[in-house]
Parts: sequence; structure tokens; C-alpha cells
Amino acid sequence: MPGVPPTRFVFLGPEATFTEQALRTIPAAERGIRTPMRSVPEALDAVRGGDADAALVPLENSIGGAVGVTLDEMIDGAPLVITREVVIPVEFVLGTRAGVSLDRIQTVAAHPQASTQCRGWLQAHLPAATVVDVLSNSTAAIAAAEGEYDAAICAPIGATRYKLSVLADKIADHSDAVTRFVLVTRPGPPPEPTGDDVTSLAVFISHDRVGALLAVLMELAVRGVNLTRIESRPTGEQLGRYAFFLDCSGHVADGRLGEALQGLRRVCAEVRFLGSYPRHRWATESDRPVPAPAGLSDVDYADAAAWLARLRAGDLA
Ligand SMILES: O=C(O)C(=O)Cc1ccccc1
Repeated sequence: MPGVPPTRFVFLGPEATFTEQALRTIPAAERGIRTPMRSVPEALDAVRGGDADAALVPLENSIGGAVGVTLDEMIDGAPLVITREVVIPVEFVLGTRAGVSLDRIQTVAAHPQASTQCRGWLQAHLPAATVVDVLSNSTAAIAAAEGEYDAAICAPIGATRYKLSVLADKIADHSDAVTRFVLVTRPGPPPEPTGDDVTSLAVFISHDRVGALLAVLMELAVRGVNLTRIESRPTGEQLGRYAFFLDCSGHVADGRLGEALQGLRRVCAEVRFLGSYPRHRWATESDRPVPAPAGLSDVDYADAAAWLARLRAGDLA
């Protein structure tokens, strides 16, 4: 009997990006085929077009915030869903070809998220240099190695892989930055609930309705569904039109989160479900679940429902 074909993973490349590092923490990706792509849109389109089964792309950084291109591409085109998140620490180095000294650097290639996180260092050490946006940390490293730019901000593994000398390490303004990556597939049944899941959504509100965003938040709040991230992105239609990206605690299979989704369907112009998946957990994290605030646990909701049933039955004792 022929074996199951290996899963085809694509990731924001070239080789030795943080995204590749994050992908390699996923056991299934270690067993599968891993192909670097030049950009986030190319990675997601490979999945949409069936050339790959899953794409790992950066979504947000604890210092630089959202990776806009990923959010935009998730709501543009055929539906995709997140099946997993990976969070890893990131640190940056300044890499150059051998023999280039700091005082000779006029151009620095960097992913915009990377230059944002190293803004203070650049200001202090290379105030006159031109920083050029490129598609990833490894694209920056390759461009410096090939002499297109004088230096690159890149991952330590990128400097090693492309044989750059490290003129300065740990150049980020915050030493404890982390980046969150998401594994994206074509739509299918979500991973089983684990009891500690995240559900991601994009909602489009009716802009001419007073309180439209409040109505969205209310659908979550009244059901005790915790909102862990809200981000707005322009829809591209006209100034003032936004899509809101929401992350909520819980799984689409959970009763209250499911009801909140139905509520959003009623009050929003459009809701795009972007997946339910296990929350990333650090190895050092305790297994003990964080207790729900008073009045918002499943037991509280079940109690309230039972009380209502008794009232309806005339049981006021
Ligand atoms: O994966 C990479 O190396 C990227 O270029 C994306 C990125 C940029 C900045 C921090 C983490 C990931």
C-alpha cells in the first residue's frame, strides 16, 4: 500500500529566516517537505493554489506589532484558516561582508519589522544610513552578502548561513521581543479543542451605524468571551473603511464562543472565520488553567441557565 505523501510546508524564506526557525519547532514540518517562498503573499498563494498544504508566516511581533501584509492577505482572496500558532524569541544582528566597518555603512537592508525593532540602535550608530525595506531577514542578509547593500539586519542564523561578519549583535531596542507566526491551510475541520484555544476572526462593520464596533465587542463580552487582540486594517475601498481582526480565547466548538460568532454574523456586514487553534504555550508555563473571572466560568453560565429553567417551571423555592 502506498504511504501517505509528506505534507508540503512553505514558509517566508529564503533559508535561515526566523520563520524557518519557527517552522522547525513543528514536528510535522520536520518530517515534511519545507520550501522557502520569497514573500508572504507567495507563501499563502501556494496554499490557495494547492501547490503546498500549509504556510508558516509571521503575524505579529511583541514590539513592532502586526505584520500588515499577512493580515491583508488573509482577507483578500480565497478563504484560508490558521491551524496552529508558534511564538519564538527574536534577536537581531548587523551583518556585513568581511572588511566593511561601521563608518563605511551607507545602506542597510532590513525587513520593516526588524528595522522598527532596532530603531534606537540605528539612530545611535548609523544615523546617516539609508534603511531599505526588503521582504525578509534572509533577503536582507543575501543582499548584503552580494554587495547590493553595505549591511543587513538579520537573524543570527541568517548571518551564519550567508557568511556575513557580525559587526554588532543584540541590536534590538528590547531584548525580550517575541514574534508570533501562524500556520495557514485551506479550510477544513479545525483542530480538536484543547481547552486553551484561540479563535481568529476578521469582521467588517457597517460604517454608517453608530456603535457598530461596540456591538461587535458586546457580542463577545456578554458571553464572557475574552478578546485578546484587536487590530484594524484599511480595507482598501476608501479612507475610513477598516476590517477589524479579533483574537478571542476559546474554540469554535465551545458553546459560548459559537453563540458569539452567531451574534457577530447578525450584527456585522461580514465575518471571516480565520480559525480555531491551540494557544502557544511556553515550556515553562504551568498547566493549571487560569480561573475565569467571577460570573464568567462555564459553571456560572450553567447555573444561570438552570436557574432560568426553574423560574420557567414555576419553581421559585
Ligand atoms: O522570518 C523572518 O526572518 C522575517 O523576515 C519576518 C520577521 C521579521 C522580523 C521579526 C520576525 C520575523
